Parts: sequence; C-alpha cells; structure tokens
Amino acid sequence: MSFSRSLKQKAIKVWEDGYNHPFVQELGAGTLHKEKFKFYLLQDYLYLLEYAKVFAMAMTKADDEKMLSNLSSITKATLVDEMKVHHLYMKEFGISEEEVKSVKASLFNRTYTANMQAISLKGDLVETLVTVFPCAWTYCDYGKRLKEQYKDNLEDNFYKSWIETYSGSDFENSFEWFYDAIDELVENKSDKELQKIEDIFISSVEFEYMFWEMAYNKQMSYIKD
Ligand SMILES: Cc1ncc(CN)c(N)n1
Repeated sequence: MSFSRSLKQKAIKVWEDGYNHPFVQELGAGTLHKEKFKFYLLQDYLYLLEYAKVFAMAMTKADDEKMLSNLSSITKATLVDEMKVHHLYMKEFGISEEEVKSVKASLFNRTYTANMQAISLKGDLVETLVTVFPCAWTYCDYGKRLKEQYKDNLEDNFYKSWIETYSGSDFENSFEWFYDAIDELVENKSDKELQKIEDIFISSVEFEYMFWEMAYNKQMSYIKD
C-alpha cells in the first residue's frame, strides 16, 4: 500500500471513533437535534473560510503547473460547491447574512484552523497537504458509509443534502489527486520526516473528531452548553 493510503490505518482508532460519534450517527439516522446541526453549520462555514486559505498557502510552495491547477480547483470546490450545502441549510433555518456575519468562531474552531495554518506557514508542501488531507478524506468516507448504512431512511432525513454532498463523486473527485501527489512528494523523505508527516495527519484526524464533539456539545469555549 502506498504511503498516502496507509495513513488512514495509522489513525484508525480515532477515525472510527469519529464515524461512531453521536453527531455523525444521529445525522445519518436523521435524529440529530437541529440546534446542534445549526451550531455546526455556522462554525463549519467559518472553518471552511480558513481551510480554503491553506490551499492558497500551498500554492505559494508549488511550482508544478498540475499541482497549482489542482490547488486552485479544490479552493473553488470548497468555496463554491461545498459551500452550497451550507447556504442551503442556512436558508432552511432562515439564517440571515447578518446573523452569519455576527457568529464568532469557537475556541476549538480557532485552535484547529490556527494549527493547520501554522503548518501551512512553517511546513513544506507535503506537510501542508497532509494537514488538510483528513478533512476531505474523513468526510468522503463518513458520507459514503452513512449513505449506505442509512439508505432505507434517506428520503425523509433532514440531513439528506449533507449526506449526498459528502458521499458524492464531485466531492471525492475534488481531492483524489492528493494520494499520488503526497506519494510523489514523500519519495526522498527520511524516516524522521515521514514520521512528522504521519503525526500531522493523525493530529488532523483527532481535530476532526473534536470538531464533532464541539458541535454536539455546542461548545463555544471551555464550558459545555
Ligand atoms: C471541520 C470540517 N472538516 C472537513 C470538512 C470537509 N471539507 C468540513 N466541511 N468541516
């Protein structure tokens, strides 16, 4: 198995804990409390704005035309295509633009995005790609598994659009170039450097888990709602 594909196995415990998190499972079953999803939606909107900036940082580290084009495409896929589902649910909840603008990123949200941006500022291109790799890969994996697990009730599920977005081929296609790109970029890395890359990946899977936990508890700071 290639280096990039083997990374999931290195973080398998927290990866699976993320899939089995009540936020994810209740979303799949359609039983997730709407207030929890609303909290998630607004925090995730702010998250995606910061996440997109990591691709901009990655572009400053790339020279290859294909890499620059892929980074540009995933930035658009995030800010235009992925954001569509956020705008759809904002409309569903009747959330105004003013309300969206008044929302503050939670302490954990700021911690997560600050970590990925710090890596994108200090690290090289592969470290920058690997810090955002779990963001795309876990959502794709969870989306597909939820669609399969809850297929009998999907039509009546309020979260159907969310599941369709992340289980869909457009989302998967937006990041599937990551695997080969990472494998090429690690070709001449030492064991120590590979370990660092692996650690960055695992931390981001852990951050993803904590994002579900934060949303489930509607946790803005150190106090749980
Ligand atoms: C927190 C988080 N992580 C990942 C994704 C998928 N881009 C997301 N929307 N939000």
